[in-house]
Amino acid sequence: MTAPTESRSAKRTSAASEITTPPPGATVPAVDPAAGQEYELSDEVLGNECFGCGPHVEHGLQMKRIGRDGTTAYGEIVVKREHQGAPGLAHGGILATAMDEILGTSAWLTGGRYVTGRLETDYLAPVPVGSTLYLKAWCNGVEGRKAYIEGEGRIGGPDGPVAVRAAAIFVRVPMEHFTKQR
Ligand SMILES: CCCCCCCCCCCCCCCC(=O)SCCNC(=O)CCNC(=O)[C@H](O)C(C)(C)COP(=O)(O)OP(=O)(O)OC[C@H]1O[C@@H](n2cnc3c(N)ncnc32)[C@H](O)[C@@H]1OP(=O)(O)O
Repeated sequence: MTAPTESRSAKRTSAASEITTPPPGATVPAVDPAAGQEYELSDEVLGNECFGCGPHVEHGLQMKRIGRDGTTAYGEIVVKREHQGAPGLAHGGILATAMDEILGTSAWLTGGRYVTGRLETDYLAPVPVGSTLYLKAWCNGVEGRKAYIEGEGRIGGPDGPVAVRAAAIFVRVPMEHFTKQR
């Protein structure tokens, strides 16, 4: 019998695939000044019905945006019973949603309105119901309409073990994107 070896995904230090890694020409932007101001008013910018961050959406994630440093965004969610997959543990789709929300925040801080084009997620440790997931996302580059964003969620504290990692391409869209389907 061969000794168990560390899984390939556990050895990876980034969730980014070839697709979500920025091309060589991509530039890392400074925070857009208007977006920086809007960040403080995010409930008003977004309305408050978002499953990810609406503060009054009963079974939503109610992600709190707790700060930013340039286009790096920080947030937190508390995993509730309604977010379970296996008994007592967060559902993977819920964790992906939390990552989508914090990565999207970083994309928006670069300026403009963005939607998720592709989201890749690595799950490294189970996240118990009742725990706080400490979220962080940063921009690796923007090329044309595409923002390449990466992030992680930690448990036990902002410097605790990484439980989930994600990488994404967000695509910049005009305002009509959000109104034309209604
Ligand atoms: C202001 C500050 C306030 C701060 C405080 C508020 C914070 C606020 C935070 C909000 C946080 C929200 C976080 C949740 C965000 C959602 O959940 S958004 C909802 C889920 N996503 C969607 O519904 C998107 C649905 N898809 C679409 O609408 C369209 O496919 C898209 C993505 C707009 C692209 O269509 P399109 O406009 O026709 O553009 P297209 O030419 O196809 O693609 C443009 C480029 O993107 C690339 N691309 C498109 N899709 C993909 C893909 N899947 N994979 C790879 N590349 C792709 C294309 O290859 C193309 O690349 P280039 O040719 O330019 O090199």
